[in-house]
Amino acid sequence: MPIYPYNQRTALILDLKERYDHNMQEHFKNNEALSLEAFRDMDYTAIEKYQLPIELMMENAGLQLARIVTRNAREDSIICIGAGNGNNGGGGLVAARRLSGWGYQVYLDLPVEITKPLPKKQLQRALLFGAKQAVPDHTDIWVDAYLGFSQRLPLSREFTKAVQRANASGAKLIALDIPTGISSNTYQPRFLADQVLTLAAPKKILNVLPKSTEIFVADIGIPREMYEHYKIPSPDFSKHQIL
Ligand SMILES: NC(=O)C1=CN([C@@H]2O[C@H](COP(=O)(O)OP(=O)(O)OC[C@H]3O[C@@H](n4cnc5c(N)ncnc54)[C@H](OP(=O)(O)O)[C@@H]3O)[C@@H](O)[C@H]2O)[C@@H](O)CC1
Ligand SMILES: [K+]
Repeated sequence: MPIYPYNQRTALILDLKERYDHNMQEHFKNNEALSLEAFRDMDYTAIEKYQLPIELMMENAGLQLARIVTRNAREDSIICIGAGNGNNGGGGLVAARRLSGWGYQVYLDLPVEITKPLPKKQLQRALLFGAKQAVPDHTDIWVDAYLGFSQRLPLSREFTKAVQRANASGAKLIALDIPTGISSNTYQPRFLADQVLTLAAPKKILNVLPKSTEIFVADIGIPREMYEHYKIPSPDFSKHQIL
């Protein structure tokens, strides 16, 4: 599928991996990635100034996540989505619903009880769409929507076990926004993502990931004006929503 390169207007079709690696390195080098604080701030501004409720942005995030999963999936792939009790988990649960709705076999790994109202609502919807709450014996694609930008380290025992199980599964590993346990401390247990689908803009913290990790940026509906405010280039999401 032809995709326009991030931060270019012309329709060059390049090798995906080469293109993303190149672009991400450029963004980090040029200091064009966002700190987590700036991203949180962007998030709150989107809610307050533009009246974009979190549920709407979560729906966009979950749809983009489901789309990147399908790029890696066969019709009969077994997909496990790990979700925590925050908005990162909520996005994962939206993806679980969308993938179930498209006919994929979707399982949910929930290391902690989902009690917060929005993730809980997303869980109920995903279950209604046919996602199963269990970890299968074999998994082809494992999604990390355990924890996002509000994670504190070290991880609790439950999340440490979850990421270790995912890492040992042999599945393709895809993280939503930022991988669970991400740190420059290599002794810190963390989700060893093959791909990261980060939301809205590249994040500085992703710079600690190995070069082999593919990083994609997903459109969640944040307007160009906001990028100008944070002095980072606005990704051209007009034709492709995953760059
Ligand atoms: N516009 C946007 O930006 C949008 C952002 N979105 C998404 O929101 C994500 C941020 O969501 P978030 O703020 O709800 O927090 P998140 O990272 O899910 O974690 C919170 C949970 O983690 C827990 N917890 C923390 N540390 C822990 C530890 N060491 N060990 C164990 N538990 C730990 C913590 O527990 P608690 O402190 O409550 O006990 C709480 O339950 C962001 O990454 C993006 O994916 C989209 O959905 C929508 C649009
Ligand atoms: K994550």
